[in-house]
Amino acid sequence: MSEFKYKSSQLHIEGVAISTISKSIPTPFYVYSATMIENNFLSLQSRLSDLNHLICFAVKANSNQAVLRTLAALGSGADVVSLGELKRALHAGVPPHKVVFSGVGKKAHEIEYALEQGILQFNVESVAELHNINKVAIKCNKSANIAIRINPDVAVDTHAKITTGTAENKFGIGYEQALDTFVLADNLPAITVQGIHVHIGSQITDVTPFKAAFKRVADLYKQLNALGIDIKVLDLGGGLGICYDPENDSLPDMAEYRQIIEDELSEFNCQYIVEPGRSLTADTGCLVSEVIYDKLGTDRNFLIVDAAMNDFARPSLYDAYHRISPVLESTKPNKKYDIVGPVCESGDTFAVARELPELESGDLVVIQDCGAYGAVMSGTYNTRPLIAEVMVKNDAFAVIRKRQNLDDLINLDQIPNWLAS
Ligand SMILES: Cc1ncc(COP(=O)(O)O)c(C=O)c1O
Ligand SMILES: N[C@@H](CCCC[NH3+])C(=O)O
Repeated sequence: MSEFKYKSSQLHIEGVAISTISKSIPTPFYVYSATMIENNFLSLQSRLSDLNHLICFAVKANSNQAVLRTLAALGSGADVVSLGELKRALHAGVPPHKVVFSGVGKKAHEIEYALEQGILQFNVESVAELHNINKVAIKCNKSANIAIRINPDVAVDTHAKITTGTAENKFGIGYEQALDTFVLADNLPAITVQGIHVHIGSQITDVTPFKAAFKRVADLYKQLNALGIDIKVLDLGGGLGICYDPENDSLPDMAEYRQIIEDELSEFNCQYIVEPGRSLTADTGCLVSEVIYDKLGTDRNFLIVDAAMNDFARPSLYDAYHRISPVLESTKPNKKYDIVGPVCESGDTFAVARELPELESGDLVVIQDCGAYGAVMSGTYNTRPLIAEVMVKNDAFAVIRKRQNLDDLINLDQIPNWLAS
């Protein structure tokens, strides 16, 4: 968190005061620290340094071109789940041979485009998808490199909506069916089997479930090896969490994570892929918002801010905790506030009964740790345009996505000429 600090009573990101940015960019907006993104990447890279590894950033966490370019420049690959994400990654400079394509519903045109670009591998999630990739590859006169994503049926201690590795989740192929699926894949004419993929969930802070999952990968590797199916790549997914709430959360033990990989998988001479999203960008960004009104009641005090659930969905979707801080350091007495947005839903709430120094109309606050699953999950509910994104590096800042023009948003609709005039 070292890049977010109060200096002269003003909250800074790197060398730039947030209030300086807000003078030229209307709130709400996201702001990211390029240096923190770089540091997060380099720290993971050094943790894995003596393993033959490739970090494929999970583009779903933050797909801004400037963020992707920052990571690509350090050598990052990309884990994508749609044609759009694939195009974004390539456009930002990620080479195709560092791209893995995950996701349960890849369509033929997406597969075709990825094949033509020459991506590193498709992470296959079902038998039906396997046949479809084979069909498209035959049509394109190519061979598709694939890994099969297994569902190891391992539970993790995270929000139910972001656990992915248990039998009830839609992801991957059940462990019991995995061997047969690999054999099937190996016999398809336009498929080259190269890897095993596993991803058990997101915001994982206790790394022990990785051990059970990787054990299953190791067992499968051995069975495949005995059948002469050559596995060169072990894609271990993402999922490492961050500390959103210093009073209640801990950071994952990265030494232990690394040791689990070593203990369970190092006997195989494979390339390891990891697909971190949140752990590379979440703590590098915040959402800056202005207090529109305070509304002091007998039961509750509300702070109505100009960001809302359409801009940042995590609190309303997952009841996620995010720290909220005033931009101007304050010595005023604390008050308990419900911090809410202007959208017409009671779920449009960023925090309940949060203690903050007294704030009033015009004051700025930041919602912290919004650099992953923030802007990417925003929408235009209540006809609110998508907000700007800003990047800071040292003493410089730049808009890296312009706020959506409200008129453009309205003009997307068309009124058919057969409607009553
Ligand atoms: C296949 C896959 N890889 C990587 C990720 C990134 O996860 P995280 O942001 O938790 O690192 C996800 C999201 O859960 C995923 O589904
Ligand atoms: N959107 C989720 C993470 C999803 C991970 C992708 N499988 C979050 O904000 O926590």
